[in-house]
Amino acid sequence: MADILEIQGISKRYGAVQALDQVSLNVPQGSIYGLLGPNGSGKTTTLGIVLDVINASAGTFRWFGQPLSKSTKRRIGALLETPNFYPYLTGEENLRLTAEVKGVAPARVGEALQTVGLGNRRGDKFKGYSLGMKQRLAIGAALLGDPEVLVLDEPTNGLDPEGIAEVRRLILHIASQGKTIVLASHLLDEVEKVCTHMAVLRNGKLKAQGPVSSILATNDLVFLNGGAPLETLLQTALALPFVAEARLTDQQIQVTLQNGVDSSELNRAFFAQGIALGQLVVRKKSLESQFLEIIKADHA
Ligand SMILES: Nc1ncnc2c1ncn2[C@@H]1O[C@H](COP(=O)(O)OP(=O)(O)OP(=O)(O)O)[C@@H](O)[C@H]1O
Repeated sequence: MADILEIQGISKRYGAVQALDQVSLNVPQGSIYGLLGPNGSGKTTTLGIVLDVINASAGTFRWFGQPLSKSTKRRIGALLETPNFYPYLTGEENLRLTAEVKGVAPARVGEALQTVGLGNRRGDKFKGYSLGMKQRLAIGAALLGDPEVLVLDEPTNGLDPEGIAEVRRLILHIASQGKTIVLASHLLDEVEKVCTHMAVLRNGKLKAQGPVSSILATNDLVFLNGGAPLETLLQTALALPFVAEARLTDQQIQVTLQNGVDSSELNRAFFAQGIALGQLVVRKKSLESQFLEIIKADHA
């Protein structure tokens, strides 16, 4: 997969605040790329810089392998702030006005409304829309120019659970049409559910980036004892090919399995070597604990 956006060493300082500190990341074409971080970590600043509404203090970025220009801008649709729609106009009338301002052919309005699932509500006044529908219309406005990339800042912020579900479904739908999506979110759960790739920002520093499946590993922790002396259990575990890590902790052996390996395999492997384990307890690593580990790390 080619990279649709490459960011190299971007920094941004606001007076005494270092909002971004040498952030480098690559967004693969066709990905749903989540910029994850707590409030104030630099997500909006990153999006603002690559959309040319904020000037970086240092660093460079390239869209589609080129510097940002009028023609590359046309290939990008963005929703950084909620647009001001007219409450007494219909969804369609609002998008027609937006299309006029953007210089987009009015024919695109119908297509955008269909994509965001508002085709059959196009004639209803904006003020009667649910929160999710309002946000979908805003995404429709960003799609008017039929961009290859859609950039969204906290797309589910302030929505009710139904609206959140609608917008997440829409993001997946848009991505399934071949568009790349870059979104900022402070919700780990959202990034895990929606994104294929992610970057973790904290205090303006990049803590991790890559495919979601490699960053939020699903490997479990397993605690063993009984059946043989602890040292024998430890050596047996360390010799198994699917064990990522094993160590002695608190009168038991703590084992980390490689991704996708089930703890029953561990039991079977010990049994095959004549050890009937006295106890095998599996503890799932929560997403939150993994996230805390990532943001506590000193380097990416
Ligand atoms: N115009 C500005 N002037 C001064 N400081 C700013 C400005 N914009 C952002 N900052 C500071 O830069 C840091 C990063 O802010 P940014 O908005 O990029 O973070 P964020 O991760 O998007 O958070 P949020 O979700 O709260 O917007 C914060 O400490 C913020 O207070």
